Amino acid sequence: MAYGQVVVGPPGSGKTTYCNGMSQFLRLIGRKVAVVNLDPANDELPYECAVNIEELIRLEDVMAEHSLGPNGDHYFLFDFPGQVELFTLHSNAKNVIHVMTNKWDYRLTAVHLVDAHLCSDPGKYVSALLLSLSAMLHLELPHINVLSKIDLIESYGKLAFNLDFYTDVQDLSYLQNHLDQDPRSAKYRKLTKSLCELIEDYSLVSFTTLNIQDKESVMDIVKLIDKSNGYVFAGIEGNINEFNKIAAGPLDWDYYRNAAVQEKYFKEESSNEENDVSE
Ligand SMILES: Nc1nc2c(ncn2[C@@H]2O[C@H](COP(=O)(O)OP(=O)(O)OP(=O)(O)O)[C@@H](O)[C@H]2O)c(=O)[nH]1
Repeated sequence: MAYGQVVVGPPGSGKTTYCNGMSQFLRLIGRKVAVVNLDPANDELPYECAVNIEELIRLEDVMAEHSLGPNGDHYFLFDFPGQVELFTLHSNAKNVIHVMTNKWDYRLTAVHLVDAHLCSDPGKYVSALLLSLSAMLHLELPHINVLSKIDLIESYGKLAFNLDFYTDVQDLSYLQNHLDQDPRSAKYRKLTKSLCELIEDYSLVSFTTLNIQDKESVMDIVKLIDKSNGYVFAGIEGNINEFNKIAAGPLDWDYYRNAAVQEKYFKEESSNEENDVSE
């Protein structure tokens, strides 16, 4: 049995940087990591690949050559290309994942990265929600949606709501009200309303946040992923103290984690009091 992550997300959302940062972090805590580059366009890789699709003729040949077969004990990070249809529509990638999970007994979590700056535009945020929902429904894996580059969240403008509004996806009617004030989106009002209702009806999408350069932020994601794919229950090759600290370690309540992230990366300490949806 092997564990790992399927790292997906639109172009530029930070997948390769994530795989590089995550592999370094996991090696530091004693895991034997193999990164699999599935993006043929990744010509300059910051990480050392165990398997690179550029050199790949048949996946099985490479797996055999590098002793990365189903019985290997590596922790896998699959760096996907950014074409969203691969993880929201097409069956090819899903079939490969299906073989890994059902035939090879891999325990994988999909980590879907979305650039955090999309939150600064309500229309783009709705698109990010839809994309996340489609990926969840399509891949059928334990799934974690991540607002990546959280350190840059306000780089394209101030956010209308506090961070927990965007991470928890609790009540999108506030977003619709906000969209209604924008004349550009007025003609899509009904469509946007229906899309928001659809997302709320599924009640599946929420986000966690990540700054890949911040090791506490990476550690929080590792804890979530370890719980989602069952690594937390597995025999572990690293040292037991690290295991207790990382895999089995408690997570702060979302409320406190969001508040800490907001305090760190939002320009003002308590932004947008007039729009605070918790009031
Ligand atoms: N500030 C900041 N920048 C980041 C972070 N993660 C990624 N980046 C930057 O975002 C840009 C895109 O990152 P990539 O890792 O190339 O994104 P990708 O999803 O692999 O891109 P494609 O291969 O085109 O699909 C790079 O310039 C990274 O340095 C982060 O957490 N914070």
